[in-house]
Amino acid sequence: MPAMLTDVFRGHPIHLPHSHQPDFTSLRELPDSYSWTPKDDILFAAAPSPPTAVETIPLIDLDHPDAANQIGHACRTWGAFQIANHGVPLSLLQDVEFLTESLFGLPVKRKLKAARSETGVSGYGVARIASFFNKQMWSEGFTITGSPLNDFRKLWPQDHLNYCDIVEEYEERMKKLASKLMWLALNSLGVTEEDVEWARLTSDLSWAQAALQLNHYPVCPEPDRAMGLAAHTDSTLLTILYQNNTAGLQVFRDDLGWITVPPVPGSLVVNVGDLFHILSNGLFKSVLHRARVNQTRARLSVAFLWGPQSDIKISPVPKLVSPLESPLYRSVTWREYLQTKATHFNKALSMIRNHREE
Ligand SMILES: C=C1C[C@]23C[C@H]1CC[C@H]2[C@@]12CCC[C@@](C)(C(=O)O1)[C@H]2[C@@H]3C(=O)O
Ligand SMILES: O=C(O)CCC(=O)C(=O)O
Ligand SMILES: [Fe+2]
Repeated sequence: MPAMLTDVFRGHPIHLPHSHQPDFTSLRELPDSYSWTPKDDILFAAAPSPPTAVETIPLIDLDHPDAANQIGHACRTWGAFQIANHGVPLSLLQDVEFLTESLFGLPVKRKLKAARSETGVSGYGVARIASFFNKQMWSEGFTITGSPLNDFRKLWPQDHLNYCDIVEEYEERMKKLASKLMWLALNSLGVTEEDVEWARLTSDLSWAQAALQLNHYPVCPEPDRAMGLAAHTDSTLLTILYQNNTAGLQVFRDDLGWITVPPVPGSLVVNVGDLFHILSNGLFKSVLHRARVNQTRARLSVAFLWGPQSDIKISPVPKLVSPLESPLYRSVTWREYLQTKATHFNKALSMIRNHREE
């Protein structure tokens, strides 16, 4: 039995007030506990981009002969890009959106039957990073890892099997897409399968695993003061994100501030996560991102958070480390990294950084 994500937080309980979640629909005013200021998140007010900002992450056509280089370039500059012609059927994206919409549309009492436990990964609740902030986020989430059967049975006593099929098919497609993207990006650096033995593309991909995070951002009475999902990087190799046709995702660039990622129907957003940053010896940027909310339309997103089996040691590819220097990071498993992140949040990367002798 391969090491699974399901038990990574066993020794790292979080205490979050799931059951105090307000009924978002009934609020006319933003409660103080949901009102963010720069002191709650230092980047809260950093240079918000106008909605029509000329620059945003590139949209890459996977059928383009130069796709690998474009992906490599996007990973080095933005740490994010969108993809078209990715091969995932539109009908499957619609099915997943429909599933997400019906899940969050269930009565709160029903959703709480599948509440995430304090030491668990799967289930309904606020995002795990909520414990690092004083203010609450204007969103609800549902995390799936391993089979969704048990949780889905609680949510939909009648037709959970249909929903399980959708998740299974989506994860299957995403898994293949994610490994293809990872290898396009690595190939652009001259890295081949001999350089990263554990991640062979030719195998059945059983070295990988994933979690699916469904997010719902309800309509918000005062969106400028609220935060849908606070700024974070993903602890993954790559994350593939589907967003419905409502803008809200923003990525951070040191030189530009927060940049909105406009929804492009049928396309998917790809984020470089912390593990890919480590593997690439810092060449690829794990992108800081967040989700804002709005006053007129509810927003949905589905993140496929993808990484290696929990006990595989990830370290910078030797080819990417210059001969006179030591690797930027020491080796770390996904399990160790998630546990470090669960305690130290945005300090996690620097904690596994090798300190160079000057
Ligand atoms: C496999 C993962 C990745 C997790 C933890 C665990 C399960 C849930 C993921 C998320 C999903 C929402 C944002 C995030 C920041 C969060 O709070 O929970 C993610 C986190 C991470 O990327 O660190
Ligand atoms: O909703 C979004 O656009 C972002 C979601 C996200 O960052 C996540 O689930 O990790
Ligand atoms: Fe994220």
